[in-house]
Amino acid sequence: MRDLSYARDGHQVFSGLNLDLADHRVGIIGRNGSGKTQMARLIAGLAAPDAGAVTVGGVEVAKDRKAALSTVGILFQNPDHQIIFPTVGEELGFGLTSQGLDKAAARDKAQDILARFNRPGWYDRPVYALSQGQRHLVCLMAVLVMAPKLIVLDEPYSGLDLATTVRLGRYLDALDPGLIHITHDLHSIGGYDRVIWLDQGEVRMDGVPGDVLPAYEAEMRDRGGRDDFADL
Ligand SMILES: Nc1ncnc2c1ncn2[C@@H]1O[C@H](COP(=O)(O)OP(=O)(O)OP(=O)(O)O)[C@@H](O)[C@H]1O
Repeated sequence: MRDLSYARDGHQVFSGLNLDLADHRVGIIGRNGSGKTQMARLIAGLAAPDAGAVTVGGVEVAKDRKAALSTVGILFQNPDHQIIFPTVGEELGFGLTSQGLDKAAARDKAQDILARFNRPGWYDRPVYALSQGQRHLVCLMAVLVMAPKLIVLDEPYSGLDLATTVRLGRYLDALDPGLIHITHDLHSIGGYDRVIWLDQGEVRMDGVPGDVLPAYEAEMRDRGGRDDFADL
């Protein structure tokens, strides 16, 4: 992110932010409203900066949407904000056909990824008949099938049962693509290479988890001990 400025409906979220996130696994933490989700949208190219640029693997993601599709994938907190097609197969195939694959090749790739996750029968399954956790898995497969260089995770574990969370965590940790993981669950990023603490659209602290997480937790406990919401 170079000299990144971005406002939403009159609210200035970032002003001249510079941040280089080249490490393999980066956690992003911060209070409600600190700018984490807006940063995720900018990294994925779903929003365009007002000034400056966001570049992932040499692709300016807001400008070159086609290249961005195979460069960066994003997994949202709520799968219902992500899924747009009525069946699993259509959802998995959409990004691939947008990339130029014909329907048969997209279908093969979608079937491959379903097989990899032991869900061979899901291709024609209607999305509405899946549980929240199962829809999460569809979103993850839709991201992975595109083989992106970078995956952005925005609170991927909320609403998932513990076994699914552990399994998804194990799976994500073993992935090749870089990870940028936004979370309020500090444990889930304890083993990451780097943690960024965002505060009102600025980097408050940037370092290894062993330094950043205890400092963040101490401040949050201190703030949480006070009896007002004036700073929210
Ligand atoms: N559509 C919008 N219009 C105006 N302001 C917005 C809009 N969306 C977000 N904001 C503001 O941008 C700031 C950053 O929001 P963002 O959603 O990135 O926070 P966050 O760190 O992801 O919070 P949370 O932990 O609660 O998910 C907040 O102050 C929020 O009020």
